[in-house]
Amino acid sequence: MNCAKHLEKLIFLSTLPRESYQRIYEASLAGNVLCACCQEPVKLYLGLRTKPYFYHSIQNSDLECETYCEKLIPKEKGSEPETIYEEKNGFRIPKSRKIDSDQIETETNWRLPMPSRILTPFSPPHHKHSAFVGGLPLDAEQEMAVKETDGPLLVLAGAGSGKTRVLTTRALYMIQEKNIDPKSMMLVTFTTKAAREMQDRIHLQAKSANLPVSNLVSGTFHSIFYKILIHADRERYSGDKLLKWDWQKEQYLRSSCRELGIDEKEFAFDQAIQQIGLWKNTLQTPDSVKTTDKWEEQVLTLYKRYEQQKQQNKQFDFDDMLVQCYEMLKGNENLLQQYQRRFHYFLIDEFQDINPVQYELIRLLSSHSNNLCVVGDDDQSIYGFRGSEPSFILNFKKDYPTAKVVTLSENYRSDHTIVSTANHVISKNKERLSKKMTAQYGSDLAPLFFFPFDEEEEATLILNDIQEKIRDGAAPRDFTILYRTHSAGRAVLERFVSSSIPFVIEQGQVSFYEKKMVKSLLAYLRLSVNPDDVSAIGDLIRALFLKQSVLNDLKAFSVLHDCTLLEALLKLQNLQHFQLAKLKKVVPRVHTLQTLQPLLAIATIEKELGFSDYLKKQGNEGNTIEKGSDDIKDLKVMANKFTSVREFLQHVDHMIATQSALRKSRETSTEAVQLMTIHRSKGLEFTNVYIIGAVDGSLPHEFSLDSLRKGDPAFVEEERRLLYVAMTRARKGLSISIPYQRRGRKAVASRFVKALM
Ligand SMILES: Nc1ncnc2c1ncn2[C@@H]1O[C@H](COP(=O)(O)OP(=O)(O)OP(=O)(O)O)[C@@H](O)[C@H]1O
Repeated sequence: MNCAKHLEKLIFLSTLPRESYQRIYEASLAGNVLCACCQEPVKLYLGLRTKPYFYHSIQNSDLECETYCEKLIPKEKGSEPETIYEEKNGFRIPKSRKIDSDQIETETNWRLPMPSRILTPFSPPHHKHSAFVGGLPLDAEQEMAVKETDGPLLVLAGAGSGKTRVLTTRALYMIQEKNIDPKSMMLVTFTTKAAREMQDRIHLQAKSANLPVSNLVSGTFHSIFYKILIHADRERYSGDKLLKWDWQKEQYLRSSCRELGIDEKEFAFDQAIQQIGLWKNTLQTPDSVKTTDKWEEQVLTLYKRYEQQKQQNKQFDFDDMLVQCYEMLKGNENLLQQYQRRFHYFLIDEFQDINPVQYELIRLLSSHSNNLCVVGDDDQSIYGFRGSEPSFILNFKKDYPTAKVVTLSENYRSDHTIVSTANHVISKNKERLSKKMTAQYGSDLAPLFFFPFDEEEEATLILNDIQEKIRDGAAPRDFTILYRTHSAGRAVLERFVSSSIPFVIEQGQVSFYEKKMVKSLLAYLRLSVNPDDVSAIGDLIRALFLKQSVLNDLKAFSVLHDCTLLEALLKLQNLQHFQLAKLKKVVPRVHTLQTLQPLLAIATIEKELGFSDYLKKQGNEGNTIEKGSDDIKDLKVMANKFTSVREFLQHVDHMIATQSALRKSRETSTEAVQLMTIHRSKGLEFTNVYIIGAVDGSLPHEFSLDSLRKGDPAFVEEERRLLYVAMTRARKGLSISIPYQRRGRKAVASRFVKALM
């Protein structure tokens, strides 16, 4: 049915503004949308299979009601609008068109999903596979990569080409066929997860071949090189001296800021920590860094002080595990030789993501034996922002002229339609080693583009699509949703929290509502509802540029003057003139916020109460992937769904509680839908993948477009690789979402996929 009743009014899908679909959908879930004919509750179908329509959720009287609705519909879209004629010189000519909002074709009209356009025909491959050590079959190229054990070797492994299988089989082959002592082999991976997976697979394969592998050294760069440091100086590198958390680093930087007269309140510490890490991983000492702007100059001063403080307190951080190990080996010939005698064979996974300190460490250790096998895919290099350099893989042949190169181009993971679409996307990158993946099987199921109105509707469409597929027999574990940044996954997460579908989300990140800027803004709203909210007043103090120490004064004044914590702000003494003036403006206004619609209340906080200024003063926002100002835009998208501040805050609190419970539960169910960032999905594979937010500004991320405008295409190329990584995670189903709006503004389809539609 195309019409229904909501709040006593008839609504027609042909005239319903596109932005209202989500609202009507939610109202229909709550039972507040009725059939125009029988007055029973109806629901709005919002999914990917067909156009939206109303349907009866209980009884099955759709046909009769549908006929009734048909008669009510004023005019369907697509039919000719009414034309008004006038007489001129004896002729009857059209005068004007009657402008009915339902007859204006806007881009916001419902658009059915469409399959990817560029597809090459599929021709089934004819490979001979031979079973190898550990029993897993290998194709000819994989076999070559396994058997080339001596000398430098670059294995260029396209996505899904069996890189892990090659690495594990190669290790076992070396032990069994070449009698190489497992103790002399070092197998390095990038993440703990990959290390664990590698170890599990090796043990599994080794078990069936009855091979001893317990002495094989395998792990992440950090775990392996930290062990070397501990071995050299157990006391100096004991665990209690490790600066584990960013807040510990921030404390050091803050104290230096105070000493150096840098305004703490306006300094972006998280970015400074990231910048220092980047310098360290690219082996730039405080004396060798060349700064490019004032902000970097400040960070460099802090970097110097940070290193001094750490040294004075005999501490070290994660980056030191590699930097100091490198310095130690480089400065101690005996020790270096000792390790060179121990390790003869090096296998490095994900070589495209190696950074300078890691590269130099491996180069140093392997220079003696020259048996360095690196495996990677330049098209999957996605950690440039953390200092990794795809140039190491691109230039491997230059650094190791005798190196052999084996290219694994058979993709065993994905359907042909996914492979050919991904090939097309990545082929537009300029900085890459030319290669093309070939799929092993084909189907008619092309990758799908779909067009939600905004982030909220995007989440609804995905959830409903998954629900339908589960009803058709799929399991929750068959689905994964990938997003560019954590905040881009907010709406999807919220939709899953309110659904009964089991899901897991990568652990460890700060919840959206606990992000600094979001928390500060919410503090205004919280205080408008409860002017004695202690935690909110703490957050507000920061946003008003007052010292945290005034919190105690406020508590005392509120008792003394028998007033709320919020009102106590007006009793503060020894304030500057401008501070007092500001408080006089802010305090009474905060009281009134709860009477406004949440979206309007947020706009008032931003503009009238000076929050936008506070945001701007938070330092150099330009470097960040997740900016505070973007978080506020996301908050507004969500706030738009609510009509009262109280209701909005209740939702926020519910989300905070659920997400904190999720984090604590640490459950990693294998029977659940997975939600994760694209970065986190690297190396994994899933049956069906949804990629959300494929619009310019999100994927490619805005910061990369900024760099492009300044003439540097490198980051946009990295963003394209990110999309490529995301696409190639899918085995069978790939759905890419192109919302019409993002963060409340019109968006355009990602430049990476435009040609495919
Ligand atoms: N020769 C082969 N025959 C059949 N299946 C294979 C073969 N080699 C690999 N596979 C399968 O292909 C899939 C992809 O393999 P794997 O995960 O090792 O790829 P990868 O190269 O590490 O991928 P990516 O780099 O995209 O993460 C796995 O399911 C694996 O079991």
